[in-house]
Order: sequence, then structure tokens, then C-alpha cells
Amino acid sequence: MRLDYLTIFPEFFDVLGISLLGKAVDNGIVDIHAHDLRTWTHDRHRTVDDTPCGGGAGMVMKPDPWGEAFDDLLGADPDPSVHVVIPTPSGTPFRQDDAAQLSHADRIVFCCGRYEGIDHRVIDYASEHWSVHELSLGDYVLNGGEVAALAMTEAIVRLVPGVLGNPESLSEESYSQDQEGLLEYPVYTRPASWRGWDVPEVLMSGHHGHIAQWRREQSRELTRRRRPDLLTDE
Ligand SMILES: N#Cc1c(-c2ccc3ccn(Cc4ccc(CN5CCOCC5)cc4)c3c2)n[nH]c1N
Repeated sequence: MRLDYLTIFPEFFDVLGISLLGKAVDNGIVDIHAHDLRTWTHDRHRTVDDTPCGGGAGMVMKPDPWGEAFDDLLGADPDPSVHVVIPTPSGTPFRQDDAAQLSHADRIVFCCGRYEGIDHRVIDYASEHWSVHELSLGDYVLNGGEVAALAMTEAIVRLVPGVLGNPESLSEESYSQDQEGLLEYPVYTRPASWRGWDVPEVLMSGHHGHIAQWRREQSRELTRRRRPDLLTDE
């Protein structure tokens, strides 16, 4: 899987060389390239923004640098196997299903906007050539797309075979289908007693059936309290 990031802050993506994702890069499972969008500017000030047509506050990112970056990175031929992900506050909510779908992609280009966003014709042009996903990380306002791209990257890449040391853990996670889409049960480790708090006895019983039942009950109760929207049969 090749991941490209178009951004005016490429250093944001230096962190992808650390930890699990770093190992995935070292193992050749993932190939990561961050690009400074100003590479595709030609004026003395390396300008990437301009005033919004129709007025309004702030600035909008000019289309030209994006178009020239696409030309260099992707060429002009349409290829639906290339996924262009555009983090945006107006995007559809990024969910685990999106991460699962994108984890099968061979190529993903993240377009990280700043200011008040990217000239919409960039999205229109990209949509004519590649598979475009306008996605939002959540219902809060960020200053740009980089943090969202990092979060989406981690959610996507951890699902790629060979990236996680223990793939079985994927099936027990919140939002995973194996967990019936419920929130994850509470987890514990040693010591059995810590500052007056004990590990639930059932987890120390060694009775796998009782443990599985307790975990299912905990997941359902937690989901009922915090995310009733995830419960399908109530
Ligand atoms: N993913 C994700 C995100 C982002 C995100 C992603 C990409 C960019 C690029 C620029 N920004 C800043 C920005 C903030 C607010 C607004 C809304 N405007 C409406 C009209 O009035 C002015 C304001 C636009 C642009 C971004 C924010 N925020 N929250 C998420 N979950």
C-alpha cells in the first residue's frame, strides 16, 4: 500500500515513521510519502491561498497547486483504484467500515486542506479521475486536514494484514463486526488488587465460558449507557 499526503505541513507526517506504522514501512508493507504542496507553486511567496469568491471570512486554497500535484503524483489518466481522501468538516463521518474498505486499497492520496478549505473544483476534477472520499473525523472543528489524515491512516493501516502483531485482537475491538458492533468490555491486568480496586473475580476464575458471558454483558451495558445508537435490537 502506497500512501501520499499533500499538505503545507509535511512534517506533520514524520510521526508515521514511529511504532507500528514505522515497522510496517520498514517491512515494506506500507510506503509513505509526504509532499509540500508549495512544491507546486511558482511565485516568490509560494502562494497557496486566495480570497473567497463571493466574499466571506478567511482564505481558500487555490486549485492550481493541487492540480499540478495530481499531475505529478497520479498523471491525467482516470484510475478508480486510486483513492483520494479529502478530510473536511463537511464530509461523511469516517467510520470503521470506511477504514476496512480503504485497508484494501493499493494507493491512497490524502489531500490535507487548510484555511477555509480547498477550491471545490479540485474535488470535482479529482472525482472525474479517481475514487474520491470526502470524510469528516468527527463533529468538531480542526484547523486543517492533517490531524484527521493521521487518525484515518492509523485506523486504515492497522487493518492491513501483517501490520498488527496480533491480528486476533482486531476481532475483539469496539466497532468490529465480531464484537456485534458493541463497545469493548473493560480490560484488566496484574496485580489482582491495586489501590483498593480488585480485578473482577470472574476474570480470575479460569472459566472461559463465564468470562466470555461476563464480557458480552459488560459490552452490552457499556454500549447501552454510552452509545445506545449502536444497539440494533432495542
Ligand atoms: N476531517 C475533518 C475535520 C476538519 C477539517 C478538515 C480539513 C480542513 C481544512 C481546513 N479546515 C479548517 C476549517 C474549519 C472550519 C470550516 C467550516 N467553515 C464553515 C463556513 O464558515 C467558515 C468555517 C472550514 C475549514 C479543515 C478542517 N475539521 N473538523 C473535522 N472533523
